[in-house]
Amino acid sequence: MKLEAVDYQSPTAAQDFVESLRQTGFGVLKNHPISQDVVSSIYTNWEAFFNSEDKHAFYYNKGSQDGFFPQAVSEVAKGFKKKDIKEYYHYYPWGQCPANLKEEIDAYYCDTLTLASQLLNWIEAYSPDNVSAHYKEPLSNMIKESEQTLLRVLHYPPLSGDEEPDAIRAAAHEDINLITILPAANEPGLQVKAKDGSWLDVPSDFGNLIVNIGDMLQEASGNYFPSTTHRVINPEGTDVTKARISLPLFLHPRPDVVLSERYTAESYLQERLKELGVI
Ligand SMILES: O=C(O)CCC(=O)C(=O)O
Ligand SMILES: [Fe+2]
Repeated sequence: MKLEAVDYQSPTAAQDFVESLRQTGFGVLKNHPISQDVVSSIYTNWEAFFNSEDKHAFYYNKGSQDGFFPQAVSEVAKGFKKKDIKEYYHYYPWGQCPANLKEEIDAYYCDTLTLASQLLNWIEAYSPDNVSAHYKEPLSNMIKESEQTLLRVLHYPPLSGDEEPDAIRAAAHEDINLITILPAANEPGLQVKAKDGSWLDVPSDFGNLIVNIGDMLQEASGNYFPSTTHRVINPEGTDVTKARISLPLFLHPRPDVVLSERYTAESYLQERLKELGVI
């Protein structure tokens, strides 16, 4: 298994990208339309937010899940006992957001949503007929006017040395949604699990855009596209003093979207959130 960045401008980009998703669950894009300056600025501005006490005024709403999740309520990945060493903010266009950060994050959300829609069209175009026959509606349609698509700003603080043994920044997990779009973070650490069980570093060159399959697309494609396990490992050496910021956009279908004979998007999500212990 190899993860190579696909040039978004190349004439074979769509095909190469979908092939990478099929083989590894991940696709890495370079030369894509998302502005690196905007991503950098979001990292800087949100790091300042996480380092200020203001964040506590934006404590998350239990029902709607928008807002700030402190480390004390952070996720416990499925099958794990220790909480991840992270805090995060769930941004939805309709949800709470600090006024000084709203315009920038909202523009990023909209631009990345547009790109996601195109990438779902690529995935649909290169799904074999017997796979796309399972899609109950076009994939890009599933996220249209969805209020569930979630932009998560993650802050992994510098390690203090007091962490619980075995706790890591993000324990091995699969994403729940259709696809995830993740700009390379400001520090390395993201790894994917290869078919032979080994862990591979995701090429984290600043400027790359990482896309991965989530469980909902695995379900909707009858397992053709694999929702690949990934994790974020702790830094070592002098890097322990560095915080890490990342910005995954989780593309979620509207709740009424039928994923398969077994699940709608809503029933699937409820089941998974209960397992995570966040509802
Ligand atoms: O921080 C990262 O690079 C990945 C985060 C992640 O996998 C997640 O929040 O689901
Ligand atoms: Fe993830």
